[in-house]
Amino acid sequence: MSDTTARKIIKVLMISLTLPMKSVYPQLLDGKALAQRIQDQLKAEVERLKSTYGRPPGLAVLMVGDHPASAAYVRNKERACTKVGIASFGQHFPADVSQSEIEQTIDRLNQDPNVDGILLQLPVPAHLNAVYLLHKIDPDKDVDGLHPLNLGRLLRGERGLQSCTPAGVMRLLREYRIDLKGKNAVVVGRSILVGKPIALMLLEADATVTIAHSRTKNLAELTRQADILIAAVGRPNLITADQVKPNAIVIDVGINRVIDAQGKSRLVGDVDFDAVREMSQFITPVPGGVGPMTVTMLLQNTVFSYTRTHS
Ligand SMILES: Nc1nc2c(c(=O)[nH]1)N[C@@H](CN(C=O)c1ccc(C(=O)N[C@@H](CCC(=O)O)C(=O)O)cc1)CN2
Ligand SMILES: [Mg+2]
Repeated sequence: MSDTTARKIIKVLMISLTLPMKSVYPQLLDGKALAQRIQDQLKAEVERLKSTYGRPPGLAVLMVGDHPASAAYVRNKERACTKVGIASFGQHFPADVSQSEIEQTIDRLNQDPNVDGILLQLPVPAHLNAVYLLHKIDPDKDVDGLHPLNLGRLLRGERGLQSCTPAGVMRLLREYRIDLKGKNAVVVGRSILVGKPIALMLLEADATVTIAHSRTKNLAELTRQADILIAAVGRPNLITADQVKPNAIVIDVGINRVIDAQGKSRLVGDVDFDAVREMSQFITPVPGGVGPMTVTMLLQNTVFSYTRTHS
């Protein structure tokens, strides 16, 4: 048998072995496992920084009111800080706190040399001007990447602090060596926290990007053309299997608490996971996909902000 014939036979065998595997068992983009690995690395880095410079990196999470989901996210963030050795300077305000009291706290934290990162947990009660509060945070301590200067840097493709959820998505795509060059990426959702920044990041990675939103006509027509589909709306089952291109890469940023058929509370994304996983190439689960990466990117941004002031 010639070399060429042998190579052809091997190729046919490989294709017949991998094709059914791919469609029945799409690969999960395991954010939980990757987040754990990055946190282990950050822990070692934080120890080194602490012994070199005499203090750990510090993060201040500001939370207003008692929204149960927000309280759980803040607890997650503080727990993750403790795990990697970052000091927490969080502050919890009552729901009726005044705008000026939070502004004064931000001013104080901006000046505090032990604090490298400041974030305002969103949403805040309606009587507060969240945009103005975000503007108040020192851009060098803006570990959520929501200050106009950091968003402007992102727009220009400059290095800077970047929003945690989109940065986490990009890190996941990189980890699984997903090539974005020239690929059609469709982002469903246009929030400042996820939709807009992720679109800019994908563009920077040479993808061809479309942003869809609640007013988009013929959404399914667009999503069916997506090699990379990002769902970031916050609506359970928004993306169904008939809206997804076979072998697409599906990133589910949604976090929705629903009551299942057994009457149990359950966390789901924006994607009909069971149906879509059958025909996608890669998909993120909820929970265990993008969520854990969000918290990990926050820790990474805090360490980045610390190292910038010590270099
Ligand atoms: N200032 C900010 N506010 C909000 C952000 C943000 O990035 N900055 N994002 C969301 C909430 N969020 C972080 O704040 C967040 C949500 C979910 C997770 C997460 O780890 N989810 C887990 C499941 C957790 C569970 O069981 O409830 C997962 O998906 O596996 C982390 C962070 C809105 N506000
Ligand atoms: Mg998740």
